Amino acid sequence: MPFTIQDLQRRKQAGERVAMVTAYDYPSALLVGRAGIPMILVGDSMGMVVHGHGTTLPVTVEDIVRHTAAVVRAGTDALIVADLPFLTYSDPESAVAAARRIMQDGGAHAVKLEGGAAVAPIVRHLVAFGVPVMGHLGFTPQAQHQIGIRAQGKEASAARRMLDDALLLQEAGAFSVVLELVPAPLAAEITARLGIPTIGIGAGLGCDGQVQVWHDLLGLFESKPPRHAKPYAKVGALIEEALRSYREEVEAEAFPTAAQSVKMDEAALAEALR
Ligand SMILES: Nc1nc(=O)c2c([nH]1)NC[C@@H]1CN(c3ccc(C(=O)N[C@@H](CCC(=O)O)C(=O)O)cc3)CN21
Ligand SMILES: CC(C)C(=O)C(=O)O
Ligand SMILES: [Mg+2]
Repeated sequence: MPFTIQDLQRRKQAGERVAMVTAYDYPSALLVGRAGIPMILVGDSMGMVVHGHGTTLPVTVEDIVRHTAAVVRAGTDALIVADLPFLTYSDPESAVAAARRIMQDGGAHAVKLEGGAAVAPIVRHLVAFGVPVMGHLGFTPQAQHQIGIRAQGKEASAARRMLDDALLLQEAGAFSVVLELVPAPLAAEITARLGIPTIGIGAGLGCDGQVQVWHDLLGLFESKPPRHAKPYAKVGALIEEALRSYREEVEAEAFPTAAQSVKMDEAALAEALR
């Protein structure tokens, strides 16, 4: 059964947590589905972890559409949310155009955008036309050159503003809000005051759900993951070891063996070479 926005809402009411993870392609989405994770984020983090950029800023609607379509083809029951890229939702018409491509061409079920009071009218506009919107407060990576890479809401005024922003997003019709790098007690308080579910990343146990980036969760990089991440496996090391074994077997003429080779009748070859 597909996991819906209504199911997410019911989870909050029941006090049941929700796990969300990013995925950017077909095979990873298949695995997410098999693991029973109910929500996938096709994040603009793809710019960093898939395309090798230093920030999320270069990611385009085209990028999100292509990766979302691959994720959708896995046919999971997950609710698929995709990020609206940097500067694609600065006015209502642009936001509609970007959401249209991501939902119609990509097949996403919902979009996510970063910001508070300034984007509330955009959220309201999208929601009015049937686009489910997830908000994103706290550390908003698209604004990293403005705010730095750091936790947000640590001072009283910033904490107050974040709570107000969360309420504004809810009032504008957002179905959920991501809280990134937010002090745990503040994230818990926002979660308690909102009717809609919060999804935390580096925001403590008090959120209604958690989201993690695929590569961080699986230990796909040898370099250390962000502080908010927990590697549940060392997949990067596993892949490196497999690649090393492959190279060594090729160099030692131990691969391929008969099992990976095509046989031919010796007489046929002899005749061909006569
Ligand atoms: N691999 C990866 N994981 C992510 O969670 C992630 C991305 N990439 N790219 C897009 C955004 C950017 N995010 C980031 C990027 C860096 C830090 C970081 O450097 N954090 C500091 C701690 C900052 C603090 O707590 O004040 C760290 O030391 O890890 C955090 C979130 C979250 N998203
Ligand atoms: C870190 C999550 C919330 C995100 O926005 C992304 O992966 O792009
Ligand atoms: Mg993002």
